[in-house]
Amino acid sequence: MTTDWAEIACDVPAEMVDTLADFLVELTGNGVGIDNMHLDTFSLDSLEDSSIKTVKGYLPLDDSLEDMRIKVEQFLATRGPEFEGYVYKPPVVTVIKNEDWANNWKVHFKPVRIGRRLVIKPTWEEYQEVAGDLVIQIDPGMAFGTGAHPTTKMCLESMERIALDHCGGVLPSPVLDVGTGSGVLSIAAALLGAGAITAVDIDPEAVRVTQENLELNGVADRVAASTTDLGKLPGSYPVVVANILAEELVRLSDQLISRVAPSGWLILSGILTEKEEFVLAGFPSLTLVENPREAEWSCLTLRKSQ
Ligand SMILES: C[S@@+](CC[C@H](N)C(=O)[O-])C[C@H]1O[C@@H](n2cnc3c(N)ncnc32)[C@H](O)[C@@H]1O
Repeated sequence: MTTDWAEIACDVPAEMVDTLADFLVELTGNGVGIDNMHLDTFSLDSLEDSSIKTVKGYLPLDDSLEDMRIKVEQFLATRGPEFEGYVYKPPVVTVIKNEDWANNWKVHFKPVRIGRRLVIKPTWEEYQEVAGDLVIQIDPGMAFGTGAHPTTKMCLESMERIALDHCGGVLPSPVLDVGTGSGVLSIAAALLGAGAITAVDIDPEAVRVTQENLELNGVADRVAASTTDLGKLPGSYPVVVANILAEELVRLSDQLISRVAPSGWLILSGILTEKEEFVLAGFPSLTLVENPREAEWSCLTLRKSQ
C-alpha cells in the first residue's frame, strides 16, 4: 500500500481555479487545496486576495504519477490560454509523507484549559477530567476554531466570566454565536448552562462541522446552527458573541447591536489591538465592560443599557 503522496501544485489565474480544481478532482479522485483562499478569516492572505492562486492536487506515488503529471501539463497548456492573465508555468511535484500531510497539525492540538472550568479536548486525545471541568470535544475539520487561538480563547473566558461572576453560574439564554466556525463557542455556551443557542456562519462547511461537533458534545438539541443571514434573525439575545474580523464587525454593527437584549452583553473578538478604537467607534451606544488582550489580539465586551 502507498503511504507517501505526491502533491502537484499549479499557479493559475483566480478565474481558472474552479475549472482546474474540477479537472484535478476527476483525475485524482482526491480533494484539492487552494492557497490564498482560506476559511480562516484571520489569514492576512484572505484580506489581500491574490489574482494568481496555487491549486494543489494529490496523487498516489506510484507508476501512474508520470502519466498524471503529463495530463495536468496538457490540461494547463490547452485550457490556460482561455483565461485572462494566464502564463504557462509547469506544475511543481513534491513528495509528501502521508502521515505528515494528513495528521501533522493534530500533533500540536492538545487538550487545553481555558479560564476556570472550560477544557478543550481534541476528539483523538485522552484527557483525565477533574471535578468541575466543562470539557468541549472538538474536531475542527476545515473550519476555524480549535479553541487555542487567542481570539477564541478570550471569547470563552469572557463568556465564562459573565456566567460565573455576573449571572449566578449560568450563562443567560438565548445566546447568539455569529461566525460559529467549528461551533466551539456555542458548545461552551451550552456547557455554561445556556438553554438555547443560535449559531450562524456564512460558510456552509463551518455549519456542517459545527453540527458534527454539537452531536459529539451532546448539545445538538440546544443549538440551532445555520447559514441564516444575521439581518434575518428574529428576536434578541442577552449574550451575543462574534469572533470575526474588525472590519466585518463594524460593517455588521447595526445588526449586532439590534440583536442584543436590554442589559445584554456583546462579546467582540478577532480584533487586532491597533483596531480597538476603530471597532469601538462602530458601537457608540454600548458601554465597554472589559477589554482583554492576548498576543496582537483584543476582545471587547460591551453592554447595552436597560
Ligand atoms: C475566526 S472564525 C471564528 C470561529 C469561532 N467562532 C471561534 O471563535 O473560534 C470566523 C468565522 O466567521 C465566519 N464569518 C465571517 N464573516 C461572517 C458573517 N458576516 N456572518 C457570519 N459568519 C461570518 C467565517 O466563515 C468563520 O467561520
